[in-house]
Amino acid sequence: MGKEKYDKVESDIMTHGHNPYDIVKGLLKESVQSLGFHENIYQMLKKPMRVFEVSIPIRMDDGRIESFTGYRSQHIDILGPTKGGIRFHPDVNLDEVKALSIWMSLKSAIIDLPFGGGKGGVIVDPEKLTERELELLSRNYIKKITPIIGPQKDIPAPDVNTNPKVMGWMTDEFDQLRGYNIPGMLTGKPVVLGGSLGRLEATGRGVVFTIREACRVLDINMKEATAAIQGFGNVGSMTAKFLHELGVKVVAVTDAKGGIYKEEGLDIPDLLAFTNKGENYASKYEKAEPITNKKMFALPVDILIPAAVENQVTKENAPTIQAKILAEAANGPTTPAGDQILEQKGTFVIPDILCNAGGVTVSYFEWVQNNMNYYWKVDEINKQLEEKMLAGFEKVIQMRDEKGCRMRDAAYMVGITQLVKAMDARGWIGEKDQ
Ligand SMILES: NC(=O)C1=CN([C@@H]2O[C@H](COP(=O)(O)OP(=O)(O)OC[C@H]3O[C@@H](n4cnc5c(N)ncnc54)[C@H](O)[C@@H]3O)[C@@H](O)[C@H]2O)C=CC1
Ligand SMILES: O=C(O)CCC(=O)C(=O)O
Repeated sequence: MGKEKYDKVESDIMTHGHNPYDIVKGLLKESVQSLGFHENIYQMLKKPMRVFEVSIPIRMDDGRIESFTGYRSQHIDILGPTKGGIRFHPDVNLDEVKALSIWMSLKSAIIDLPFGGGKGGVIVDPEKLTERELELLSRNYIKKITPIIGPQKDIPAPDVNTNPKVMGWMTDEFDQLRGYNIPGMLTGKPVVLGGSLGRLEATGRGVVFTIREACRVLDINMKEATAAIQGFGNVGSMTAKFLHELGVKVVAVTDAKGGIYKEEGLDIPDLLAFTNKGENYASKYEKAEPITNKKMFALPVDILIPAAVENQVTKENAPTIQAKILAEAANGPTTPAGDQILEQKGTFVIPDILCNAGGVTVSYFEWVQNNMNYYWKVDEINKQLEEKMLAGFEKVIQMRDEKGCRMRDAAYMVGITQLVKAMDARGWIGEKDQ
């Protein structure tokens, strides 16, 4: 394909596409150009260095054998071992996993972590599995990807529909295969197995640090601010908790089944106690009115937080968004067309690769503690998380001001610049590429 045609295809994708891999490639290409680097840099970054597809046959409780498909994508390992979560979801696909691994590389580079990007996923609806089937799937997935993972190679962690319990099974499987305990092979583990204090809360805590900084930039008083959150899993619920602690009125939360709304603000500690009792879905909480995801996006709030899955802010609902800040707690929640509309409206977007970087940051601390076999107090972890998140935010704001660009482009440029420095130091590229 000629270069002109190729550019046209990518520009069409940027306007209309919903494929996360196409979207991330388009954004990488634009940022490489804005930095004045040669297209060679884009060629170096656009494809994961390794993708692995596995079949995972499981004996189901009814005696049938069902064969699940799993993936692991490793984007680039020039800054350190690749690192990133494992997702269990029916919509998992190879392009999504590839995109998620590229976002991990950029995220770690912005926060200055010694990691590259990785991501894994299994095509499955975990709600349809029994506990025994879920455990078998978790163990067999890790067994299948064992040849390409390890504490100095690629370090998995939780993502959508995986949690410390799943990480515990996976850790055990890996330890049994190797014949000794290797806690640094995976993060987000139960604390008793070498998990870090503060990891469960880390992504939401980091999201709220970036929201606090955005409020400072926009001169918004958090004690008078309102927020709405899409997704009430690990990230959404912890974001709600920390916003509430800072005095922000969280008026709505939604999940895959629906949502709840209260104009005076939800009682977040009570809602968390309700969901912690084993009620997975915040939408079952009866002390608030029901609300749809669609209506939640259009609420007159100051801060809107997509904390669920990709492609939620689109050209259809972006025009209805009234929030001053869109904090992307989820990975890839905004389509390029949605993004363009937000830009025209002047919405302050905290891009995913900055906003949700708190998770991998505390995963890094977990890995460091595992490697030292010495464990820190939670205050130390939270303090270092705050420092890293603020430094990342500051770098992105500086790039935005220097280039006069959107926060998203600035975040990509900060990440790419760090990766280019490493490629240069390794002799992979020369002066003419930069
Ligand atoms: N867990 C972590 O440490 C990190 C997670 N993330 C990202 O944050 C997002 C959420 O992840 P987790 O909270 O870990 O997952 P989770 O599985 O704990 O929760 C996901 C939540 O999203 C809801 N949801 C799913 N599809 C939805 C839809 N179409 N509409 C409304 N709600 C929907 C679910 O009902 C659930 O409440 C994902 O994009 C993930 O990649 C990013 C950084 C780290
Ligand atoms: O904790 C980690 O290593 C990765 C978290 C993750 O998957 C993400 O940031 O999207």
